Amino acid sequence: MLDIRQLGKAYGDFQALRSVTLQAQAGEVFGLLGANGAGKTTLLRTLATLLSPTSGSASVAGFDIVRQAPQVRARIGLVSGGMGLHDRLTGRETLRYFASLYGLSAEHAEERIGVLDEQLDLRDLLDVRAGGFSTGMKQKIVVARALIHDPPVLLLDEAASGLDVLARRTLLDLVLTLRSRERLIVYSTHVMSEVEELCDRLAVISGGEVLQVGSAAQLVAESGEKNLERAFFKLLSAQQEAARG
Ligand SMILES: Nc1ncnc2c1ncn2[C@@H]1O[C@H](COP(=O)(O)OP(=O)(O)OP(=O)(O)O)[C@@H](O)[C@H]1O
Repeated sequence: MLDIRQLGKAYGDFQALRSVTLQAQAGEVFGLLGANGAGKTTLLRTLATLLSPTSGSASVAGFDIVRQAPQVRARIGLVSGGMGLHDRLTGRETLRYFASLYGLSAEHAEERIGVLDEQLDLRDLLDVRAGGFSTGMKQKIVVARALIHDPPVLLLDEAASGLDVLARRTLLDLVLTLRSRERLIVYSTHVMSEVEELCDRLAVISGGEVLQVGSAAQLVAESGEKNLERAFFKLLSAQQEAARG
């Protein structure tokens, strides 16, 4: 479902991703765990075909991110960074608009809005203009928008940040529901508890490099530390020491 081979991305002289190789399957929540500036957003936006890789290759849902970008875009939902909601559109209008961009019939769009309303509890948002939404309400519509075409792959970039405890719970439960329906969810975060609860496997990323891949339990066991946070710091410290030579 996701096959990344020696993927690199440079911004000018700055190498933001260095030879990233990862594979993930349908029915899996795959975590990208990294501190600020690790390269998580760059990786997700490259997979989403918004950025061009400068080396290596990747395929998403069986399609190459460079040569088959339209096919990739049709099969992913992305939540990353700025929300880009039109203040004057209601939640329902936003969802209908994106459904039409994805080529859904009006009938199919209404059916999907109904499903997403159940999964994300959109009741209070569907008929209200986005200009009046709180951050959490906006994020719910942004997540619903990413799922309107029922994509097999969902790319979530720090999607729970800024959400209150209820909205966060709804989002995490939705991720688990999507996993049970054989979707692949790539979940980037720096929050250890989210990784521990959600992710079947994760990649620890730092300085654009994958330092380790495995389940949270494997990473903790291999590090000899008592929890994921300590295991994470140990990996980062080892990388920094190696860089110092
Ligand atoms: N357009 C750009 N031009 C130059 N450098 C960039 C650009 N975008 C990101 N970078 C740099 O690339 C590195 C990786 O950034 P990226 O946003 O992918 O990291 P991240 O892990 O998502 O971090 P955060 O959690 O802060 O979003 C950082 O050092 C960042 O400053």
